[in-house]
Amino acid sequence: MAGFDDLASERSKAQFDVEEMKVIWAGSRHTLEVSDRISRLVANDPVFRKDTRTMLSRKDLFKNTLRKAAHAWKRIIELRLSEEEAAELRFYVDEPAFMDLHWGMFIPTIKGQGTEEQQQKWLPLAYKMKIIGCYAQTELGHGSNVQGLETTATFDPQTDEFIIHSPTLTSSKWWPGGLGKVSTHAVVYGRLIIDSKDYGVNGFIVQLRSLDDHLPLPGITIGDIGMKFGSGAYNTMDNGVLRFDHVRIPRDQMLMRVSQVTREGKLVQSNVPWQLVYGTMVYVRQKIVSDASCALSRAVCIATRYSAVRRQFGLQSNGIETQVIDYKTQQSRLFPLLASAYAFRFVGEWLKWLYMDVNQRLQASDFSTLPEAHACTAGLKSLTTSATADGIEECRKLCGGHGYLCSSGLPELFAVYIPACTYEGDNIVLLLQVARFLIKTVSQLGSGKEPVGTTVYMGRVEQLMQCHCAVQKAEDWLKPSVILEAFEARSMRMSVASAQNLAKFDNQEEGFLELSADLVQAAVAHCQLIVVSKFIEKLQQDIPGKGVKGQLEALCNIYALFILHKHLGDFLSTGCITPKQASLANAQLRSLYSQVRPNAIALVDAFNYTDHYLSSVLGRYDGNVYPKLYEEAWKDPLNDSVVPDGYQEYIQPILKQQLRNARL
Ligand SMILES: CCCCC/C=C\C/C=C/C/C=C\C/C=C\C/C=C\CC/C=C/C(=O)SCCNC(=O)CCNC(=O)[C@H](O)C(C)(C)COP(=O)(O)OP(=O)(O)OC[C@H]1O[C@@H](n2cnc3c(N)ncnc32)[C@H](O)[C@@H]1OP(=O)(O)O
Ligand SMILES: Cc1cc2nc3c(=O)[nH]c(=O)nc-3n(C[C@H](O)[C@H](O)[C@H](O)COP(=O)(O)OP(=O)(O)OC[C@H]3O[C@@H](n4cnc5c(N)ncnc54)[C@H](O)[C@@H]3O)c2cc1C
Repeated sequence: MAGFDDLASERSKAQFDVEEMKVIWAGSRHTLEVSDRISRLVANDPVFRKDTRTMLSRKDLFKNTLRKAAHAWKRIIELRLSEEEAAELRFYVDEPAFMDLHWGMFIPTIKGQGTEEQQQKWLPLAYKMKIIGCYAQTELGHGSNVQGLETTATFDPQTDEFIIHSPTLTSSKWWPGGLGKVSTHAVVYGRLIIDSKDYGVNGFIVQLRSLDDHLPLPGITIGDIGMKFGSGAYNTMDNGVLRFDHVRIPRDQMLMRVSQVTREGKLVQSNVPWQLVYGTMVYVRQKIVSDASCALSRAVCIATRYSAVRRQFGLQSNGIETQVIDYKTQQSRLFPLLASAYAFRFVGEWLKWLYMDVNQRLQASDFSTLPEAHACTAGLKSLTTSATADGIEECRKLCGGHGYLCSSGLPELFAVYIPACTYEGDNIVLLLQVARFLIKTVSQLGSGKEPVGTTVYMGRVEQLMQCHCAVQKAEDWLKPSVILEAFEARSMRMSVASAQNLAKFDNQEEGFLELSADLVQAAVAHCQLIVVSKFIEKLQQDIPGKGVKGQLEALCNIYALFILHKHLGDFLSTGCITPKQASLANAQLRSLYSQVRPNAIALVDAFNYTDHYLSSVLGRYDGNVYPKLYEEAWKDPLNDSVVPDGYQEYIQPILKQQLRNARL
């Protein structure tokens, strides 16, 4: 039967060791074992079913999420799951919920911005979930502009308390996940006011609801901000609104690692940079990059399997039509996304390392790498989430009409994913942060301050401003050194050009605003260089398993040459390559697609996703698409009755009217 046979035959064609590739994708044999075990545990638990999600009303959907979260917590305790196993469980439950903000932002904020004593007081309560917290930063009037927040925290020396207040409508907290209906506590960001002086934004731990009856405490107004894009999707989350009317909290509930307020009302700065108040965002942006590879690989897995099952046109001698995956246009849209999923996986792995390194340095009072960590997390968060959101939509189109059905899994994946382009920093705003970092780096060239980390290449500015790409034949594009040089030269030249244009302005801030569209492109070029170079570095590691390294090399080259093709204007206009070399790159790209084609199904099998996680009829492991699509359609509540509700009120009268008209 079509589907079963197609995918089995595809799997038999694979030219590499899929089990070893699973280890590479997971990161280690241990991680693969944990992820495999937990994904099956979730898939086999009826409480974690997902199939009715898009049909539920908001209230039922939300209650169902609460049920799943409580059940997840129960299983974590019963099975004594480690932190790693619990995080995997959350991942495979696959439903945004208040727990994400509690574990993903509230706890990390206390760890990163609280003093030792504050951590000792609050963390045990949070770890045992005796309190549930969220991250209340964004307001109705300001999200990107954190320094523009209006909530106030005024020190009252009489009572040794802070008075938390929402002075305007626009100061209402707006968006925090988990806030609307669940959280008992929040880290609230507000302006620290002492003796009428404004000391800027800081974090404060505020209790919101009673631990007895869950009612908001006096002076606090809370609710949910309403339905969001799509059915199901992010509507499992209670993004909330919060207002304070002179709510008092003890002084020791200001997070005081960065600066302290004494009993006398004196502000004392510690030796850590004030930017650490933004530390949780660096942590979460790093997580979001890893999540991008998961979301993109999931969509790509669905589209690739379905493309091998789906046949249209091109009747062959054996009477069978062509698999759509064999069309070159399908390959040129699908395989770069497959390559991007792997690329984002590896850059995510590297970013996790970078974050851990920065954290260790911070503990030892070395703050030197914080600006680079901020630029990398901001830039890569922006690059990977934008590409993933676009990629999921492309996968939907790659699945033709059936991709638009909720049972394909793609509409809900798209709807749940796209806010990643906005939360944790709007993607353009974040790229502008990278641009500022690049301009600063360029301006310091030649000053004796050597560029570090991902900007080391800028130290070779003279060479990179003049070099000529050495490619003479298509295969030359397979050399990592050739690709790296082209990407470095493009990024260098775009940053230098931006800096030179900026220098023409008397007022740098005005110039920055005027040139911001170009600056964003320079930032994108730098971030793409990071992704390419981290993929190449990955390939320099010991990679066991028959054929595994060869497949990864092909994917790395596809990613790089696809980006080169997509941004050809940059590469040509900066003179990094010639039009002839561009057309050789394109020829090489086509040949790489042919190389990947027989391995495509095995390359998505290596993600090791269960059918439960994929929740897609089109992406089923067994390829049994058509019977299951047919079966799925009959489950729709609209098919509960043959004649629909409303027939007598609305359809019959029309038909009767038409009959009467016809008789006239
Ligand atoms: C049942 C299961 C139980 C187990 C469960 C286990 C696990 C579950 C969970 C895990 C989940 C983990 C993670 C979650 C994953 C996904 C996320 C899910 C949901 C997302 C929820 C979303 C939350 C949010 O959106 S929170 C709000 C985020 N808001 C923003 O991002 C605002 C964006 N704006 C800014 O960041 C800044 O204001 C700015 C635009 C970067 C800067 O503005 P500007 O005014 O220009 O500058 P200043 O503020 O004056 O700063 C200038 C100065 O500071 C430097 N800078 C800026 N930012 C940072 C930074 N973050 N770090 C370091 N330095 C920074 C900047 O470079 C400049 O420096 P300079 O002066 O030296 O040049
Ligand atoms: C699903 C979801 C969950 C969220 N969860 C939380 C949470 O748990 N806690 C929390 O505190 N917040 C949360 N947020 C809020 C989120 O962090 C902000 O929405 C985000 O930071 C963007 O800010 P904004 O809404 O103010 O966008 P704006 O800054 O108003 O953006 C609007 C437009 O203006 C552009 N723009 C803004 N500034 C500039 C500039 N300087 N230069 C050029 N263009 C600019 C942007 O590119 C964008 O196109 C969440 C948001 C969403 C969607």
